[in-house]
Amino acid sequence: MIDYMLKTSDITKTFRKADALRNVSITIESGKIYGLIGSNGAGKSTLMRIIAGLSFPTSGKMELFGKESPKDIQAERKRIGCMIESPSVNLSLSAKENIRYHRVLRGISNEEIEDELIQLVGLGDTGKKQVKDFSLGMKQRLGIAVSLINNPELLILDEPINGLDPIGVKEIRVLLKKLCEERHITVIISSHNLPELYQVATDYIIIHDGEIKQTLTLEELENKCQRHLLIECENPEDLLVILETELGTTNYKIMPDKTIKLYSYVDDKKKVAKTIFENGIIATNFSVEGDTLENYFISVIGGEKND
Ligand SMILES: Nc1ncnc2c1ncn2[C@@H]1O[C@H](COP(=O)(O)OP(=O)(O)OP(=O)(O)O)[C@@H](O)[C@H]1O
Repeated sequence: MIDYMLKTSDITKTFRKADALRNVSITIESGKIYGLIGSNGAGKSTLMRIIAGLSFPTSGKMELFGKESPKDIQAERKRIGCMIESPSVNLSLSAKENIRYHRVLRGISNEEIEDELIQLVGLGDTGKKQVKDFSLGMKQRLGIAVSLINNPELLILDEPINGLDPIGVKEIRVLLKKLCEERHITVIISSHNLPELYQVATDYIIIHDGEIKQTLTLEELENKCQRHLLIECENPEDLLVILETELGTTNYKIMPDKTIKLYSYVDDKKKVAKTIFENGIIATNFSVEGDTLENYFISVIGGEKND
């Protein structure tokens, strides 16, 4: 059984001899919210446009909902909703009128969907207010409502949180979680800002200069970024006893290479060093590790670390 809805294999897109995407292979599993992170010009929009059928790859293959031929893939795209670049909304219309416009344009007869979508994205109390008087976050949520008109299973959102204040980002986060949990919609959301996207997504795909640099889950990201003391010694089992009995902590992890990550006492490493030394343990490596989300992102895309 296929447990993914989308798979790209070695997709390359070349514009005038320059590669916007190079051998991009990603797998999108259902029920997740994927954050596609990359700096300006990394290739995020190009990848999203190819998935949505607004552009075509120079080479490479794609599989969508189990279909591989271009004709079948095009038919399956009915199951995708997307907001690429700015939301397609008319500023002089109300939220409901905008939804109606797109509903009629697509030949959807169910009028109830208008109120249903407006409520869903939290714009139920905007009445006749014109979209030009909406905040940026409200406009983005309306754009998302428009992209939900065809009841998609996969939602593609290009930079919907770009420029939003923390409250606006939180509203989008709550909305996407709701779409994922209640409507079982899988989401791909792009951003150039990892800290801003943090916790909106359940999985992260880091793209740079047209190449996928890393894919990781939220848990893996948190592990990478959580500050800790990394301790390496000859007898890690003895060290654990000392951490528990002398320092009273079990807040550690034993890594496959037998190093210990200690999440307590990060700001009191002298005490740890002294205690373990006094108990006869010689540390061969003892350092503070972990990073801010921003520095981690920069380190993955190969830039200078700003310590
Ligand atoms: N139609 C086009 N013609 C020529 N070059 C293009 C075209 N579209 C994109 N590019 C180039 O492809 C590269 C990737 O662009 P893309 O818009 O996909 O990046 P992005 O990650 O979405 O960036 P941003 O965050 O700035 O939107 C860039 O170097 C861009 O200049």
